[in-house]
Amino acid sequence: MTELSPTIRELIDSCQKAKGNAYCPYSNFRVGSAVLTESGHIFYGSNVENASYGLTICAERCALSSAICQGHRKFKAIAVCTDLEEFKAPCGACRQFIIEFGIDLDYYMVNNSGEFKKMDFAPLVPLPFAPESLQQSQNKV
Ligand SMILES: O=c1ccn([C@H]2C[C@H](O)[C@@H](CO)O2)c(=O)[nH]1
Ligand SMILES: [Zn+2]
Repeated sequence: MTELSPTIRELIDSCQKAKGNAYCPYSNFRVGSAVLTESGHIFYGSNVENASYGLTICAERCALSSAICQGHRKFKAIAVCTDLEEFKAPCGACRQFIIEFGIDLDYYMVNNSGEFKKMDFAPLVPLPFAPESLQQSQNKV
């Protein structure tokens, strides 16, 4: 466990609240996420499943998309919670989606009891393919 600032407390509360709105009738795996922007705003999201299973949106991508479409592109932290007591790392699709907007984030994994584990996001994506990755290939064309 790490020290808790009021902002991070709010971030964690937000992801837990968002988990309450998870739409997950197929997996029954509830996930909530919240992102903290550099300007101090918090946006949240939950997983949204679909009868066509592959269309499912994870909570992290939902939260991040909410922030992006409201004009925020710089992020300090992201929190994710599930109904489990174990701390869960994000899926590969979300890792990729998140690094589009920067890899230097604090990542908070939150369990069902509201306990959290903080880590740097970067180690979760050891060989990133990010916007910069397109640079050299563009020059070669
Ligand atoms: O990082 C993850 C991994 C999974 N899920 C959701 C997708 C699906 O609705 C359910 C089970 O995979 O959990 C997330 O929201 N975030
Ligand atoms: Zn995901």
